[in-house]
Parts: sequence; structure tokens; C-alpha cells
Amino acid sequence: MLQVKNLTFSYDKSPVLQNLSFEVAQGDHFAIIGESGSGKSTLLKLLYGTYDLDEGQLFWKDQEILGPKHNLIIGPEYMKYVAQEFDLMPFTTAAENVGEFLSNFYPEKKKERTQELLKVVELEEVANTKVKLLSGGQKQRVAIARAIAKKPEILLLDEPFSHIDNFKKQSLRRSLFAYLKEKNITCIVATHDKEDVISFSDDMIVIHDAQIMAQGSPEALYKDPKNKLVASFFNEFNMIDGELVYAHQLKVVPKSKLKVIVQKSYYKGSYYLIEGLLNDSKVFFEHKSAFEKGTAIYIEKE
Ligand SMILES: Nc1ncnc2c1ncn2[C@@H]1O[C@H](COP(=O)(O)OP(=O)(O)OP(=O)(O)O)[C@@H](O)[C@H]1O
Repeated sequence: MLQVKNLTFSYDKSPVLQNLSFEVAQGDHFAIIGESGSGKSTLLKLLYGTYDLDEGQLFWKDQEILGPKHNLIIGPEYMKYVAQEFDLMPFTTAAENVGEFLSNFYPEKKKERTQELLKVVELEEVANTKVKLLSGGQKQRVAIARAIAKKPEILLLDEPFSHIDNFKKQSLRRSLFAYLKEKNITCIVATHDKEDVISFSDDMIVIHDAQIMAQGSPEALYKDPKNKLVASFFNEFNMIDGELVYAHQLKVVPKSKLKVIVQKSYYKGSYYLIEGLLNDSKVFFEHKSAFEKGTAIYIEKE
């Protein structure tokens, strides 16, 4: 179990994070979300022991995670951290980068393990390409494979798929998170992308104003987002009569008390997102087809 107890941290005067407490069970996948600059990366760095806390304590099992005042080497050996800027060896191949920390004592085993890791991050085809020739997304995947090579107990991922194209992202997410679950590796991910969280995290926190604004499973927070910031992470939403309603929860009906004048229809593939005016306020809802600008329609909550 990872325990964060009353963590407070500031780079200079005002705290970036104030009095945060939470726990992550071993093997769980935990997500940290929040607006840009809210302190997600800072929190990951603190979990890794990069800085000393102003106040509070961090524990993995019974062991305290301590900062540079107490350690010559940053980062406990049971933990790996994949930062937004990855630290690779550019003049060696993807396979050599991944295998760098594996023992040379059993060359066959090392080869097998490197192959397995390259498969998890779907990079088998560039195994023998020098890292400097790889794309940003391929480098990001090499960095992830390198981090899991020696099966850490905890893996910290900062925006892990930010450089990876949409074609690859979906299958890579499934492959990586399934592998981590299978190996019981605790994973903490800081992200802007709901797709990294919604199907994969057991628990999540939302950081706002240096504090935890919400915590729960993605499903619990999605169904009952409590406030606009949490809802906006998941989907387009509206405030109707003081109630928070996602765009997909509104449907078009023959008559209701919610009359909307359509402004624009955005093609979204399997549906259209319709932007309309409801009593002069913007409203968004989903519909299977587009509407002409100016059409008057009625909507209601499902
Ligand atoms: N090394 C540093 N020295 C001083 N201030 C810093 C440092 N690193 C980050 N900050 C500040 O701390 C705050 C939190 O930054 P952090 O990078 O943790 O946010 P974030 O939520 O990860 O942002 P993003 O989503 O944009 O990556 C920001 O106001 C940032 O300017």
C-alpha cells in the first residue's frame, strides 16, 4: 500500500500541493487528474522522492519514501518513473535501451524478456533501430518498456501516451495496463486524457487549488461528478436548472419545456454534437443527425 499523509509542498512561497492524503492499494491503478499547472507532475515527482516535502510523509508498505536530504540517489529501487521528457540512450537500439538494466548473465533469458517487453509496447518491428531515429511516440514507448523491464513494484507515468498517435493509443493502453495488472504492478498515472483513466483506473483524484477536490472510481465520479471541473474531464456537459447534465443525457422530443434554437452541428462519427441556445444560454446535446441552423426543437433529460 502507498500512503500519502498530509503532504504539503511548495517550490517557493505558496504551496503547489497542500495537505493531500490518499492511499493506493498494491496492484491498483490510480489516476491523478487536474488542469494544467495543478500539480500533477509535481505530485508524481514527490512520490518518487525527487524533492523534500514541506510537511507530511510518504510510505510504501512500511518504508518511508524520503527526499534528497536523506538520499544520495533519487528514486527507490522498487519504483520507476517515466517523466514527460524521457531519458534514453539515443545511439543504441530500442532493444538495447529496453534491456539495459537486465542481467547479462543469461543472454537467452535477456533476449526473451526484451522481446516480451517490446511486444507489450508494440515495438517489435523497430527493435533493432537506433533510438535517435525513432519518432516521439516510439521513444515514449521505449521509455515505458525500459521502466517496466525489471518489474518495479510501483510505476509512475506522466502523460504516458501524449506522443502516441490515435491509431496506436487504444491498443497500447489495453496492452500496457493489462500487463501491469497481470504482474501486480501498482501504477500511478498523471494525465489529461480521460481515455487513460476511465477503463483502466481503480481510483482517481482530481487536484484543484492545491487540494484533492474529488476522489473515487472513474465510474462513481462520472455518474456523480459533483462539480463542473470533474464533469468536464469526462464529457461535454450543461447546467440546466442548477443540475449538471452531460450532452449525451439529453434527447430530442416532440415537445417539452426546454426549447432550443440550433446554432451548429458538429460531426462526431457515430453522432452529431448539437450546439443550441436555450433561453439565450449555450446548450450541447447529442443527436444521430445534424440540424439546420435556426431550427427550433425540444429536448429533455433521458
Ligand atoms: N521546478 C519548478 N520550480 C518552480 N515552480 C515549478 C517547478 N515545476 C513546476 N512548477 C510550478 O508548479 C505548478 C504545478 O506544476 P506541475 O508541472 O506539477 O503541474 P501539472 O498539473 O503537471 O501541469 P501539466 O498538466 O501542464 O503538465 C505550476 O504552477 C508550475 O509552474
